[in-house]
Amino acid sequence: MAERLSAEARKQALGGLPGWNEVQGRDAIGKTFIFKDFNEAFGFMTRAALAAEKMDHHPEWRNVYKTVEVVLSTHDAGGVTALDVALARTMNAIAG
Ligand SMILES: C[C@H](O)[C@H](O)[C@H]1CNC2=NC(N)=NC(=O)C2=N1
Repeated sequence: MAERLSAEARKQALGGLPGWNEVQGRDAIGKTFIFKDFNEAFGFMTRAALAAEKMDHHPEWRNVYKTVEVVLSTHDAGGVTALDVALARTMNAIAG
């Protein structure tokens, strides 16, 4: 199983992940993606969902119109692991 990252390692990983921040009050990282319209937002979610399923690592997320709020945490580990960092990087690549 993936291990929780130390606060130090988490900060370092966030340095290479534009737009991603620590979530206040829990061990998780988050990003708010804002697209041109709903079509772009849902297209992103569709591609990200397929990538997440392939990785067997799934996001917590909420969509309102063209905004997608994403929170990543490894539930099995109770915090942020390398799996969250990998999914965050994949989501950034998908969003372009
Ligand atoms: C059995 C299955 O591999 C696990 O439940 C996976 C599925 N997706 C997951 N996604 C996330 N974000 N955290 C997990 O701990 C997790 N566990």
